[in-house]
Amino acid sequence: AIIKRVACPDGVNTATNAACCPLFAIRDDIQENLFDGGECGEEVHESLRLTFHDAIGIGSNGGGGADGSMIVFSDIETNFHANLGIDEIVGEQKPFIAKHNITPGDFIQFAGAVGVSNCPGAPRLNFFLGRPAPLAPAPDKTVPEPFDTVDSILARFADAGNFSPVEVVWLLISHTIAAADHVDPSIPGTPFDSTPEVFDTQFFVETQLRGTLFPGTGGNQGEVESPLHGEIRLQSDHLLARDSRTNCEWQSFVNNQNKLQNRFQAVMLKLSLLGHNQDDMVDCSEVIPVPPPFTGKATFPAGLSHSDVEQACATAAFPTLATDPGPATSVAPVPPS
Ligand code: HEM
Ligand SMILES: [Ca+2]
Ligand SMILES: [Mn+2]
Repeated sequence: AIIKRVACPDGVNTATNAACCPLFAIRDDIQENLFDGGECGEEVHESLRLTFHDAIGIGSNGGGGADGSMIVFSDIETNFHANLGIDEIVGEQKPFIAKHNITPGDFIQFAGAVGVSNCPGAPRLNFFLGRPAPLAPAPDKTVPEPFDTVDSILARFADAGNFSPVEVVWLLISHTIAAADHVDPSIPGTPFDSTPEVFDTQFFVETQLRGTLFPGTGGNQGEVESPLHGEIRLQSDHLLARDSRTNCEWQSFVNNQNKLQNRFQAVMLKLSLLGHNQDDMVDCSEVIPVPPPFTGKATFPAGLSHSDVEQACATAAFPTLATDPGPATSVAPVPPS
C-alpha cells in the first residue's frame, strides 16, 4: 500500500500524520540543549528513569499513569521517597515543555524515547502522541524501592499494568544505561554495569556475578555487594536475578542483543501507554532517531570468569563468555551534568 506523507510547515520534514510535525523541532531542541548534542549521558539516563516514575503512578490506589503528573504536581510527587533525585531532571525538562506546545505526559515519554536513541545498541523506541494534561498527583508508594521484596515488586507491577514477572525483567533492561546518585550519596554517578553509556547486555552478566565489595560505604538501604570497584548493585536487581520466577529470563539476555532490543521496545511501549488507550493516539515513532548499533560481545570483566557466576536459573547453563584482558576492572562514574 502507498502511505501518503504530508509536508510539514517547517518546510523540511514530512510526516504520516500532520500532528507529528511539531515533534521534529522539539526533538532537535532537546538533542542539542538537554542531551548535550546527542550523548547517552546523565540527562538521558535520568529522562529514562522519569518515563518510569511518571508512568507507574497508577493502580488500585489511583493515579493517571503516564500523564505528566510528576511535572505538574512536582511539589508533591518529587518528595516521595522513591523519587529522590528526580527533581533535577524534572527541573531541566520544565522549560522545554513551557517553550513547546506539548503536554507534560507526552513530553516525558518523547524525551525518554529520543534520549535512549543516543545509546549504542538501543532499540528504536516507539512514540505515541496524545496524552491529556494530568488531573491529580499520583499517590505515594507506586514506585518500587530497591529494598522491597521480590513479592512486593512483582505485585506492584501487576497492579500498575498487569505486567508479568517476565515483563518486569524486560523493564529492568533499562538499568544497562543507569547509575545511582542517592543509594550511596558518598559516590554519586556510580553505574549498575561497566558500560552505562552502552545499551548492551553487560548488566545481566554483572548482576549474576558474586558480590564481593561495596564501591563506597557499606550499610546503605537497598544496596548489596557488587563484583567490581566503581559499580553499585541494587538489592532488588540482585534478588530478581536469583528468584525462580525471574532468574531464567534474566540470564536469557546475556549476550543476546537482539532479544534485549526486541523486549525493551515492546515493554516500553506498554509502559508509555499506562492510563491511555493506544487507539486514541497518533503513532509518531518516525520522529525518533535510529540508534547507533552495538556490535560487541558480552564479556566477563577483567579478573573475573565463569567461576564467579552465581548460577540461579535451573534449566539453562550460563553462556560461555571471554574475559576482558588486563588488570581487574574498575568502573568510572557517570559524569554529572
Ligand atoms: C524494581 C524496579 C526498580 C527499582 C527498585 C529501581 C530502583 C532504582 C534506583 C534506586 C535507582 C538509583 C537512583 C539514584 O540513586 O540516583 C535507579 C536508577 C535508574 N532506573 Fe530504576 N528501578 C526500577 C525499575 C526501573 C525501570 C522500570 C526503569 C525504566 C524503564 C528504570 C530506569 C532507571 C534508570 C535509567 C536509572 C538511572 C538514572 C541515572 O543514571 O541517573 N528503573 N533505579
Ligand atoms: Ca550497559
Ligand atoms: Mn543520575
